Amino acid sequence: MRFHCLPGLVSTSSLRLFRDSGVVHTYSTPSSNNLRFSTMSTITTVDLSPFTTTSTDKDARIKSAHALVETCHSHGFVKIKGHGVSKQEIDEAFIWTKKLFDLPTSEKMKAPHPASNMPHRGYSGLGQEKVYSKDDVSTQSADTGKVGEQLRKISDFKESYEIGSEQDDQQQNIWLPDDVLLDFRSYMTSLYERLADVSNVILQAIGVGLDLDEKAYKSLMELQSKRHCQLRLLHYPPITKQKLETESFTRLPAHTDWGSFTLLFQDAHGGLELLDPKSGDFLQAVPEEGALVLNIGDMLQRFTNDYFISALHRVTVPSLKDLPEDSEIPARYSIPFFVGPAPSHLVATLPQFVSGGSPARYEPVKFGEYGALVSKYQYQQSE
Ligand SMILES: O=C(O)CCC(=O)C(=O)O
Ligand SMILES: [Fe+2]
Repeated sequence: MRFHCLPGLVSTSSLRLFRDSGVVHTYSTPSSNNLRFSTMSTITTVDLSPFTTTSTDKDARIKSAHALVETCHSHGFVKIKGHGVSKQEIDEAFIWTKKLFDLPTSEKMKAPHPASNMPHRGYSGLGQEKVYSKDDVSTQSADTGKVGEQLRKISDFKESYEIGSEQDDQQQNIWLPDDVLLDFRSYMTSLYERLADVSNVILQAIGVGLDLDEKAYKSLMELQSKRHCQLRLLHYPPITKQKLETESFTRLPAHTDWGSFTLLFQDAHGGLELLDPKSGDFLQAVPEEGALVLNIGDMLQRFTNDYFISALHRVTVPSLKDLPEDSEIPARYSIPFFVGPAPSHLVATLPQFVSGGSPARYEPVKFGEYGALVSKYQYQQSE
């Protein structure tokens, strides 16, 4: 079991997990598989088309929902096809993402993410945001007390742009002026709405798969507030072998997401790996055309009293020995969509997941307070 507690109260087994994954640019990934498009997959794929087409086949829906829940229970993550987002829509989202990151930095900085972690909106340049695991904070603070500084000794080699709902009452979007990238705002607003709808259907499927009664189903559905999700555009620039040899950085260190669950679209270059709690190995999320990766977040873990485990995941680069001299790791783009409840929502474990053999492990927690605590050091000036 991992992460039963907020930062600062960490179990020994979870510390071990982070230390195992903490060697940053020497993560070993088998051969150069993760640089090529491949249909090979080590992660179970579930087809949700019975939920996203006009099919009225009840048995097919139940089968698909059970497969979804069973896979999330066993691994904490799953690949999904038949989710309803077409290849054309996915391609378009990546075209916009690339258009954004292709802009000169001075233009992107016209929508700057603030120096602190709230609002978590707008553009963050290379190394500005630092992702970390809860265990890392605990280890660092025990060492020095200078958490933010320590975390930044190895920076994340990525740039990102965060977008929320236009109806979010807590955090306002930070948009580029229209003359910098015409129609970016309207396109991203519609993509946000589209992914909020898709994730709502996925949550419904989870409810069906868990065989919840009406009251429990209602509580589950509250783990998504359509006004409080987050769309994130990510660009990991190319890295030369020489740079890898001489500098310390990572693409994205191992961490869990603190919402209910995350949907992730990635390009063909790979690098995303998720920890399989059964084997203790990181599995590569080999890119598969049209498929998305769902990973469980901390809120669903707490809601289900560990029936679903929040997946530890990271984005790696190939190990140096696999790279020819003078080579370059190509750029990577990804688009996560984080699903979560309203910040004021109190997330409590569903009674049906608590029994004599499985006692309650979590205190109820307000989502907004939890998020503020675990994201405290993401931006340098938060300390
Ligand atoms: O880029 C990826 O594949 C993963 C992104 C991610 O895990 C995150 O932004 O939390
Ligand atoms: Fe993540």
